[in-house]
Amino acid sequence: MPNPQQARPDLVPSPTDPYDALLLVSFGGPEQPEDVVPFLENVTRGRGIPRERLEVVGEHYFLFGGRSPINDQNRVLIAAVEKELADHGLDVPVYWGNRNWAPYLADTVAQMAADGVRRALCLVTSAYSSWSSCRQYLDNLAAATAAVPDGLAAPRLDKIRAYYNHPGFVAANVDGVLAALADLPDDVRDEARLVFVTHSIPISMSDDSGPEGGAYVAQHLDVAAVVAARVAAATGVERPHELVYCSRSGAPHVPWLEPDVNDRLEELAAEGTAAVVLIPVGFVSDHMEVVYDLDTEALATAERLGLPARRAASAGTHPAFVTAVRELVLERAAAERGEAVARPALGVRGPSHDCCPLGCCVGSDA
Ligand SMILES: CC1=C(CCC(=O)O)c2cc3nc(cc4[nH]c(cc5[nH]c(cc1n2)c(C)c5CCC(=O)O)c(CCC(=O)O)c4C)C(CCC(=O)O)=C3C
Ligand SMILES: [Fe+2]
Repeated sequence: MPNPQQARPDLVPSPTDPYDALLLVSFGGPEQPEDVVPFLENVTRGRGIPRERLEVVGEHYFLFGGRSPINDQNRVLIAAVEKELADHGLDVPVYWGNRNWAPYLADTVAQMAADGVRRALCLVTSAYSSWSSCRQYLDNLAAATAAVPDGLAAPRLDKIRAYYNHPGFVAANVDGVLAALADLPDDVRDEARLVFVTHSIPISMSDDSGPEGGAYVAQHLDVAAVVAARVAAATGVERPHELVYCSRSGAPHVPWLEPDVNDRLEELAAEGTAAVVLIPVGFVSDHMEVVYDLDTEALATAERLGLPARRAASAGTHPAFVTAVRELVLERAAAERGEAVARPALGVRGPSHDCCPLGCCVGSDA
């Protein structure tokens, strides 16, 4: 076999080959009050979300000036990842496209095609498996690729594996919990319960998540156990932990994952719990669900109940998470080159697959 590197001595092989770009894929959010209603229409098109729910969620955005934190979170993540790549001599441009708001994926992928990108690796700002958090993004990427204007070659887009159990994502969450614990009053710190929080989804969607089903909840329970164990090791105190949910949507008759964080706080207060740390492990950065559902609503619930509570930081741009992004890029690139690679993963489930098999995360009923 002719080796193209030998034929072209000027071409230095790069550890990011065969990729020539990284694409950050996210949900998108409104940036000003006029954006809120059209954004919500984009999110809920064809999803059967009752009008009353949309009005309630719209108010959450208006409470924050009609601006979601998510886009700015992505801007700082991109800057941090660009610096991380450059600091390691990795020369790949980072693009950004969203499902529900500008910059839209279709526009970004068309730009990538115009720039001559042939193959890009995609980092989705969701670490878990389910239709909403994985398969729907794959569908969005396929649609964006299909919409590339005639005359341009669409780039091939590969998605980085679900990374909830990557050591860097775990380390960032552990640090968040340790800082939140340190911020609790001394007399309740050791008694604090660790309450991990993620986005509720319909139970049917949860049951259908991952290749064998049930992955969404199982992944969260796995990472919660790892984070709790590391926090115990770091503090010398074993604290009970559990998983609860926020941001239930959909029609009232459709069952979604429970308990809701607020309902659970009521129970915990009634049981005489001394304190809680709310850990937004289901969110990669401070999305509206974090700043509204947790910081505004759940912390107010805790306050009303007289239950000392702190919210742990999400991974955001924690250096361990930014490093993890670089490692995930290099891991996948090496795998695509056919090299044997280590796939670091904590917990009991092992590393997630690179390519979702048919039938993975198919259930999308809302
Ligand atoms: C699993 C999951 C994630 C995590 C994975 C990921 O990150 O993608 C996520 C993220 C997000 N969800 C977000 C916002 C919304 N989600 C909605 C509705 C829904 N979410 C669902 C699930 C998820 N959602 C589902 C099953 C629905 C019902 C409609 C449907 O079946 O598709 C609605 C409609 C109104 C409402 O009903 O709440 C809004 C406004 C934002 C932006 C926040 C910001 O602005 O910072 C983000 C990051
Ligand atoms: Fe959502």
